[in-house]
Amino acid sequence: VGAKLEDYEVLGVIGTGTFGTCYKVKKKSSGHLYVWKAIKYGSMKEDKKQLLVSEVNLLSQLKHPNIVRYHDRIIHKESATLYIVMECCEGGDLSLIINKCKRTKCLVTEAFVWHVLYQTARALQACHWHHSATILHRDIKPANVFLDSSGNVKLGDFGLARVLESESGYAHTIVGTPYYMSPEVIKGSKYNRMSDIWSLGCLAYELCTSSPPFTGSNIKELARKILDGRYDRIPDYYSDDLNSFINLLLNTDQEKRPPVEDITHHPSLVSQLATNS
Ligand SMILES: CN(C)CCCNS(=O)(=O)c1cccc(Nc2nc(OCC3CCCCC3)c3[nH]cnc3n2)c1
Repeated sequence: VGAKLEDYEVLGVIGTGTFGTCYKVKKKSSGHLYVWKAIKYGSMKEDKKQLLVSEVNLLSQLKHPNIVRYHDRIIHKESATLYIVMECCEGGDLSLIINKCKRTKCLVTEAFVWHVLYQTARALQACHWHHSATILHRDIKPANVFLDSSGNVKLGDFGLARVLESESGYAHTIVGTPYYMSPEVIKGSKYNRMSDIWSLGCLAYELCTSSPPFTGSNIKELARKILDGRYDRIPDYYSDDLNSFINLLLNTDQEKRPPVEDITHHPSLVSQLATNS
């Protein structure tokens, strides 16, 4: 029997994204914490609704320790709202950590950067080699990478953003500044799995410096810097090992970037895991 809204107690609002509002909720029967994202589908055209259904189905198939787990969906016909219930990542998202470091001028530890690199790469590996379709994340950024209560990385918000972005009618005006846009996408190539690798490099760089590798006061300046591909070294506190690893991911030539399985087997990552465990 389908889940109902009254099966959950709403604890509060976490934030609002391109899709709508994200609430922290508690399942009354188990006391477990979840979040739900309320998506108004009333004004959606039929094709968009189909796309949303297929995205949610894809989401429900993604079961991996480093991917935010889909839990349930509730269709509330009266308000034409779809509630997607997912695991709540109580550690929040990486943008909270980056903003705190920016404010307090502190640096995250090198071990934490390797930890995020490894677990996010594992999540990407699961998507890139998903049995039914290659799922490209297309939106790896600090606000989409969460931590659970034990500090495990959880990659979130698959496809949804893409489906709903087009819905919000701003399909062409970019909602946020695309700091992580890859050179090949700027040059008009199709977004591909190596673009996810580029974004992973941007994420690691931003963790170390609290700023993306490429910034600009407008999209043209940002695009020029991304194509040029030059950026300052991460702070000296971080090893040459980590610095050269990030340089690998931020290679403007997508052929020269390591595929995701090379990342999870990269010697410096594996050795770091040994020291961290
Ligand atoms: C340790 N502290 C310093 C940090 C406490 C931090 N706790 S917190 O304040 O409730 C908190 C903060 C941010 C995230 C989460 N957990 C979370 N957020 C999601 O989406 C956030 C949403 C994404 C779109 C835009 C608006 C926000 C999820 N999606 C699936 N699972 C999710 N889990 C919890």
